[in-house]
Amino acid sequence: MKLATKREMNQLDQDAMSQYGIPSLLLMEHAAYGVFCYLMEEHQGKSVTILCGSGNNGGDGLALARILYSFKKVQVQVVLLVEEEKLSSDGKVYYTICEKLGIPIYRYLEEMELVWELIEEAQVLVDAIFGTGLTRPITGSFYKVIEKVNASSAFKVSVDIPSGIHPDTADVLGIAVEADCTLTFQVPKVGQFLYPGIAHIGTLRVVDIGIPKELVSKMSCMHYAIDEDMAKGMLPDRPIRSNKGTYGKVLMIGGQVGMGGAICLASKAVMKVGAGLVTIAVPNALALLTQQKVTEAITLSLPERDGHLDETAATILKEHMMQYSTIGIGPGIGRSGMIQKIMEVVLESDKSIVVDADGLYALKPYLNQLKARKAPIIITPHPGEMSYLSGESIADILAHPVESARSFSERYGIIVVLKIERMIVAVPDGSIYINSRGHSAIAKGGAGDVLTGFITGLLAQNKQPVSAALLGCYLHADTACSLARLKGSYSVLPSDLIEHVGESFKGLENKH
Ligand SMILES: NC(=O)C1=CN([C@@H]2O[C@H](COP(=O)(O)OP(=O)(O)OC[C@H]3O[C@@H](n4cnc5c(N)ncnc54)[C@H](O)[C@@H]3O)[C@@H](O)[C@H]2O)[C@@H](O)CC1
Ligand SMILES: [K+]
Repeated sequence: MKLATKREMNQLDQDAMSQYGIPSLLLMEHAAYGVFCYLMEEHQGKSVTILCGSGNNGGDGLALARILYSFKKVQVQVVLLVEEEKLSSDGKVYYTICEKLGIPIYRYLEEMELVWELIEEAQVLVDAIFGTGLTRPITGSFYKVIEKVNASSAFKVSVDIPSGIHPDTADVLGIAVEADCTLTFQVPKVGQFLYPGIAHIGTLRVVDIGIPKELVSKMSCMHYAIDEDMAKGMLPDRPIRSNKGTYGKVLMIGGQVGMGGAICLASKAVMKVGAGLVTIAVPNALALLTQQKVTEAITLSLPERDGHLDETAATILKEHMMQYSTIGIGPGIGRSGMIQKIMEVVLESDKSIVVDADGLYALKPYLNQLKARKAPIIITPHPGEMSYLSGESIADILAHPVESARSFSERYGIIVVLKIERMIVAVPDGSIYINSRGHSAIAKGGAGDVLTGFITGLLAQNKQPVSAALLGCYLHADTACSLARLKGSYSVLPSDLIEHVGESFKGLENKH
């Protein structure tokens, strides 16, 4: 699903007006009608208090007041937070109509005490204070109003975006409405899919305001939500006339003594998403464990020193490498200096590669060579690993995860899967994909290894590495959400994701 920035959304509105002659007033009317339909569906019989700011978001609120009053005789009142002269030109049109209809309009600047009471006692509060036009931190009277709104027990509906949330970055500018439901217009905004914005949105609904479909599909954008529709389109083919060789030969390299679980989890996950053949390359001491834990895989037992893969393992791997289509490297591999030699051999190959965990530490010295490599590389760092790779602080990465992943991906020409609450996939052409789901149930050691396995297994079957990364993220989060619904938020294990990913796959197959 496409996600719009403020600039892209403004352009879309402009194109609808200039290319199709659709007046802005008509778009506003449709926007208000969409909110009206929602209120009739979910909150019929309740009185509605609409808080209006000066821009077109406030105009939407005034248009809504007219519809509620004229069509359903709903008890509706408007709270105007600015002087009427400051309203946008479309807002003024609806203001005049509301006034002539006799809809109660309270002016915050003149009747502050009364407005506090209205907010406190409201059944449904509609937040039409600021939309995508918010340009600076909220202060003064607007701040006080939003504080009161958040303290009210009313059901809160935000028009387009909760007032105070930046539509592009999801930052809270000073303060933001904590909505129970947000009705966004035509295309969801990037800031509705990132933290801290997400925490203010409540349920998100998209309202069609009549911008022609052709314009929406032509709209150029750089941000997308990873959702069910997208995942459906990325399922690898599984023709009847096929064999295990059809679905890729994967080499998984990892493990050190005391950390054998990670590579087993990752390798099992590779098979569970449909890869044809898996070989697990581990230090000798782990060979028996991997054979017992991942029955379907082949084990390649390699020389070790002090519990880690020895650098002589690199020569053996080099001899074996030709047989495989895809390599996953990193889970549990450790940070011994010897791993760098193995990484060098892996990078010299012409295979598609997924690098995770400690593998990322071994990758760092080779970053500048990655752009020259023909076969794709996907890395799956968490913020700590990203910080080691990029030199940015973890706090900066968490504050600007999209920019952090995007700049790293562009700089080194690799696909970055940044593991935060809602995973972000950055592609070297600058595109950003944000997972539309995520669950704290799998905030546990091992969940990252499973993701690496999912992505590597899909990469072995998919021609498109971006699709493998996106589908891997979707399956991981979708399975986690389904399991959390069944088992609650505490007891889901990363290995449960492997066990149950088939259900998520099946859900996609059925709708294919
Ligand atoms: N044709 C269009 O462009 C459409 C726009 N629509 C609505 O219009 C909204 C965007 O409208 P606008 O661009 O007018 O922007 P807003 O309605 O979000 O508000 C902008 C106004 O708020 C002021 N402002 C910004 N930050 C402030 C702050 N921190 N403190 C005090 N004042 C501040 C600005 O100076 C400006 O007057 C959308 O979110 C949507 O709700 C819809 O009606 C659909 C059609
Ligand atoms: K709003």
